[in-house]
Amino acid sequence: MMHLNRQFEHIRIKLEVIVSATNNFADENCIGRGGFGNVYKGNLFHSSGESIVALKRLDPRFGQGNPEFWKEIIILSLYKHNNIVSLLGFCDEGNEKILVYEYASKRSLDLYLNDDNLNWIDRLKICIGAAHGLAYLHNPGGTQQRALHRDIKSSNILLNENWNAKISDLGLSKLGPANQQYTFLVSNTVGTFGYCDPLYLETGLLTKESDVYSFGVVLFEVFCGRLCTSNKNQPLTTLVRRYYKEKKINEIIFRNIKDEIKPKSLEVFITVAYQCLKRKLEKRPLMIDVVRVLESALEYQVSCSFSAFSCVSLYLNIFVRKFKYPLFKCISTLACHKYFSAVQSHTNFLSRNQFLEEMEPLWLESPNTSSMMKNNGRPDSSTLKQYGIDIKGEANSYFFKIYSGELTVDAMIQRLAHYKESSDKRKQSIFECVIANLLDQYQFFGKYPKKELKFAADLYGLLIKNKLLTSTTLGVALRDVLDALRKPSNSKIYDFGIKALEKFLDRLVEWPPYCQHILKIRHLRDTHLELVAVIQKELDKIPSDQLE
Ligand SMILES: Nc1ncnc2c1ncn2[C@@H]1O[C@H](COP(=O)(O)OP(=O)(O)OP(=O)(O)O)[C@@H](O)[C@H]1O
Repeated sequence: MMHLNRQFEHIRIKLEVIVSATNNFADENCIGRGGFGNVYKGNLFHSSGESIVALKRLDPRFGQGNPEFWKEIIILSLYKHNNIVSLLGFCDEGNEKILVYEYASKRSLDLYLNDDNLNWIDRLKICIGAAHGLAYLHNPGGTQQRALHRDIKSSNILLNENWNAKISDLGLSKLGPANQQYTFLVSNTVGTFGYCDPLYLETGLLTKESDVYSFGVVLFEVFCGRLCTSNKNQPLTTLVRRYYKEKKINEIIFRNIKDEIKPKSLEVFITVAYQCLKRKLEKRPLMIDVVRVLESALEYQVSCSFSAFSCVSLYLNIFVRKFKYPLFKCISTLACHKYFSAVQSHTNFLSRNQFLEEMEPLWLESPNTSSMMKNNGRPDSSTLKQYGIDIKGEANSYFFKIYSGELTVDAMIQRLAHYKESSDKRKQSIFECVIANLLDQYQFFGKYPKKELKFAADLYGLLIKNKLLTSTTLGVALRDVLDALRKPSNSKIYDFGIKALEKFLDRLVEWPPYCQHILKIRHLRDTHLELVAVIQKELDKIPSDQLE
């Protein structure tokens, strides 16, 4: 264990920090209990601020110990993906073994299966997210070995604020055997009732198809709105098989989604979910195929009722004619691409290229903006014009993903940091295009919906915080934030300014005159006295001869 301790020293967290984060493991902080022990919510203070985290405290009475603890750390440091929960650190001090994870604010999927507010589209998105995570584990690329998940079940699918699904509990089980086909770490105690591959129970051989089986059970839980274990006399899989064979599957759809599911979406979903439950391993689909089919179920749900024409006109009407802000034009165009590809498989209405050609002017035109020089250094539509349609498409797809909850702002920032430093010219162009697009949008923020504006504020703030802007674009971004803060305190744009500013408070010390300008904004004192105090504190650190 000594060498493991050394290898993971960089993510070790002191017990005293954890005790203070969880209020000494207070009952109010306890949010769940699983096979490892209690799970706590905590507020962890670290060098770059504070984060809300989830902490699992090993309780040896639950049957797990050192090997499982280290296995979880090793696996989670190897497998990193947007749909796999991140391990932030661990504590191994005295008798305490604690794992610290990113906090999934909506907790786990099992809590929402029969939630009336979770509609079919949200349910599909959750399934798609989890399927992506599992597909990655089965085929992580590079030199990494495939990993099996010992225990796919809805309580191991966590949900963040945007309902993005994250698979958890990869290693918290006993070490298991490896077979000839795959080298992996699995449990020899698998078999959570209801989810377990029957073939595993017969043969003792655990394969990635066993994961696929368990995932199929989760898909039916989502579809039927109940846990597979909720009725011991009637296991969900038995029920599903019977109704499927009798062609009566409609009768077991969760009541609140019954009316909204489009027949084609239902058909593809049920087909793939049922294939996952096939007895023969070779008849079960690969996770990558499950992802593809679930995505098409989503596309059918959102697009099937539109013809290509009505789809285009609907989006253009909503986003272009009504709101008139260019990024949304791009996004709407992108959305049209997506919807169009689903529609196209049914009609030969317009070829994809014809469609793109027709949309091209929308990507490029931005009637309200002028040239970069006239625009005080702000990149604008003419800057954007220099990028090819594929660069713009990819740049805009990130906004689309953020707004649709597929990508977190933090993940986007990480990607941008990577693109900025990349020697690949294409990646650099995408980076520049994203920044140009975002800054170009400031003039339209007043028209942004609340959620999208919050994302934009986070992006602004984190780009500044993480030093991802050049001197010109940094100047523009700082000016925008200041300008927003000067707006009336009940305006949306003021909120934008506050949210962005909160992200880069620790850099303010670099710009004393900027702080002074902010402190001159009177209404800031009325609404955010604590921010004013922080900024004043930063200013106080600067020797007076360096101030204006
Ligand atoms: N990172 C997290 N963020 C938010 N909530 C979490 C997190 N991890 C776990 N939880 C909550 O704590 C509960 C217990 O989690 P845990 O993973 O320990 O057990 P489990 O998955 O329910 O059972 P088992 O350990 O037997 O697989 C979860 O169901 C979930 O609601």
